[in-house]
Amino acid sequence: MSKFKQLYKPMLDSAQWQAPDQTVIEGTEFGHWLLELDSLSRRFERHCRAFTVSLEEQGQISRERLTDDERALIGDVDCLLRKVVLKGDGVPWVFARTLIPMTTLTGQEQDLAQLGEMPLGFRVFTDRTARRDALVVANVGTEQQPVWARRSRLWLNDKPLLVAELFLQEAPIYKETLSWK
Ligand SMILES: C=C(O[C@@H]1C=C(C(=O)O)C=C[C@H]1O)C(=O)O
Repeated sequence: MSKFKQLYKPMLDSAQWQAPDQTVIEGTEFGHWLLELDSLSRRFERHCRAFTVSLEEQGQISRERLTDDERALIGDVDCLLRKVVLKGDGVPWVFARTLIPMTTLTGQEQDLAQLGEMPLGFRVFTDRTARRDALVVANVGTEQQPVWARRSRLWLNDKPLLVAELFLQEAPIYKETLSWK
C-alpha cells in the first residue's frame, strides 16, 4: 500500500463532515478553496507550473462497503473507486478518493473509467451538464493546525459521483499570501 493511502485514507474515513455554514471557514481565505463549486484542478493549475495527477489505485468496490451516508448520496450500487494524489510542481497537494457508481459509467460517461492520470475535473467540468452539490467539510487536524477535507457530489448528465478530498500540508490553501486569481 502506498504511503498516501496508508496515511491519508484513515484521515478521510475519520472526517466528521459538516455543512460549511456550521464551520469557521466562511469568510476566510482558504474557505474559498473549500467552497469552490467549479473545478479544483483548474484552480490548482493557476498556482503552479505543472499540475499532475498520480493514480494510486483504481478498482471496483461492492455496494456493501459503502457507508450509509455514501449510499444516501449516490445510491446502493457497486462503484468504481479511484484514488489519486494531485500535485503542484511534483509536490503532493491533495489526496482524493472518488466513488463512481457503475450506473454512472454508462453512455457518454463510460470514459470516466479510463481517465488514468488525467484529472477528473478536466473531464467533468468541460461538460455543460456538470454541477456540484452536497458539499461538506471537515477539519481532520487540530484547531491550531487544521487539515481540511471536503466531500461533494458531482453530477454529469444527471448521474452522480462522490469526491472526497484531503488538503495536504503543502497545498496552496494554507499559504497566507495567496495571489488571488
Ligand atoms: C473533481 C475535480 O477533480 C479533481 C481530480 C480528481 C481525480 O483526477 O481523480 C479527483 C478530485 C478532484 O480534486 C476537480 O477538479 O474539481
